[in-house]
Amino acid sequence: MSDSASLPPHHHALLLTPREMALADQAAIAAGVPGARLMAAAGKAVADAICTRWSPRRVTVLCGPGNNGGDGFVIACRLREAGWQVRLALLGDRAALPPDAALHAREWPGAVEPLEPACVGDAELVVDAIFGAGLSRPLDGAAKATLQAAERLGVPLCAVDTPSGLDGESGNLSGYTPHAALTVTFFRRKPGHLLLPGREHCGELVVADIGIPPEALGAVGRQAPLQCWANGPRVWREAFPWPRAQGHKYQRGHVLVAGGALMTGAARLAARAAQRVGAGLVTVAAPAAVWPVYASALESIIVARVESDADFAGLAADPRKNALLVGPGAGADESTRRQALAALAAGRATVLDADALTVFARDPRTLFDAVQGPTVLTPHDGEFARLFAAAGDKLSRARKAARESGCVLVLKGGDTVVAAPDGRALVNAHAPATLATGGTGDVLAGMIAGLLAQGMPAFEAAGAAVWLHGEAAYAFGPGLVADDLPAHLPQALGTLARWQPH
Ligand SMILES: NC(=O)C1=CN([C@@H]2O[C@H](COP(=O)(O)OP(=O)(O)OC[C@H]3O[C@@H](n4cnc5c(N)ncnc54)[C@H](OP(=O)(O)O)[C@@H]3O)[C@@H](O)[C@H]2O)[C@@H](O)CC1
Ligand SMILES: [K+]
Repeated sequence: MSDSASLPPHHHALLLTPREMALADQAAIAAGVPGARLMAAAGKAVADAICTRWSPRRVTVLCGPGNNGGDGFVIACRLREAGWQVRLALLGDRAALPPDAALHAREWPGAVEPLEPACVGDAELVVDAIFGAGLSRPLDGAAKATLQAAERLGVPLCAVDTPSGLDGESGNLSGYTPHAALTVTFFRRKPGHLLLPGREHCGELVVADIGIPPEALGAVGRQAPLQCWANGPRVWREAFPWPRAQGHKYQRGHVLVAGGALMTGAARLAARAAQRVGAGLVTVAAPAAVWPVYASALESIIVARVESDADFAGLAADPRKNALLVGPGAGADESTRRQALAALAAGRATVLDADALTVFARDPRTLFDAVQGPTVLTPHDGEFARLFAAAGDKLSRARKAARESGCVLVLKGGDTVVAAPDGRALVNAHAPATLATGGTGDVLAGMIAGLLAQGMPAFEAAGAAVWLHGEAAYAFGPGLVADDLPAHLPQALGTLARWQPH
């Protein structure tokens, strides 16, 4: 397992489903790293993470019937050695533990109590090692009652791999799931650590190296395509279109934004965002009646006067305008539909947002059939449901919709998912809650268009825009309104320019 050429792309940022993680474990074991050693390293990593955050105190370690419980036995041993006062409780029969867990259970010198609410007693910290990757049904019975008792105590809870009840693949909760203060997972994160509601139950997330060689991912990749990543610069920074010394404004692309007749603020926000993210030129197509509104507010942006949808189609047909955006403030009417179809017919990079999606609610096939060039759709959940029947968790819904539409899907929310028709996906956790305010979607759409105009491929452009959007919001801090985002993009771009993999 020394062939680094077989490593999947951006492997540090990969998110592994529980099944893929089990394959990685197996590959490591097949390469000569015994499972019991991985478990010893996993338990030690959790104990170390606990010891760096809390001083020795009364702790109850809750162990489940599988290998997550095996980690719990190791944690209990390490904390006891470090001078902690440790109680340990086990769900099920000690004799039924799987081999690696049974081996570590034999090293535990203390009592093994039955797992029930009384065992958390007067603990000052609780370790949840009940279920991890092997969760196969909703939590109930003693496991649920005991975790509820632990949460009622109000003391910090440290989750091993995942808080019990959290589905590592989808981020969904099953039965009952406690809120951890700290979650220590191993080797790589899982989608469920970043997707909501799961992310909110993990608390601080630590990824520990337990000795699985990265090359194990090569073996996993031969059985399952590894193409889901945490969104961040690791994945797309090589494709980021930094301005070049010999460049001029025409090489930095030209975005055309369809301006609405009533909600003029949305297209203005989008246009400013496209400009700030680096597009060389931005034109707003402004309906004649409101042309002065646009023209007086956008000094360095071209404001073209359009009398009709045909005028807009004429602008869209100009090949110098290499990225087109329809939707922000557009209105859910026939005119928006015609403009969206005119943009798609031009065959260039196109972003459709908001009303430009809603207008295809009755016949989404018309939209999908019209797609020619790289196209990005940016629905929130409500707009998504109008276009797609895809069911299931957020990640699989976005992937199915991307495949069905032939577009890059940006399914927005606190855990925005970007999905490409070929199955690649990004899960974004880099977004403060302050972004949930009017107009931020318009800014995002403009940023994607601005990056597309500079030649960035659609999937990478969408991921970069989503990350920079979050970064600009973090840079501004509390009290954010959408107008603040374009103004804070320079700071976000500066952070990206200095960004180093760690
Ligand atoms: N493999 C390795 O080398 C390494 C693995 N590591 C660790 O192993 C963990 C994965 O271990 P795992 O696969 O044994 O699964 P785990 O989460 O312990 O649960 C399985 C057990 O729970 C049971 N069960 C499930 N749901 C239930 C429910 N709702 N209510 C009741 N019972 C339920 C299930 O029963 P079954 O479904 O079989 O009937 C089975 O008995 C992983 O998260 C990491 O912590 C690390 O040590 C690194 C090395
Ligand atoms: K757990």
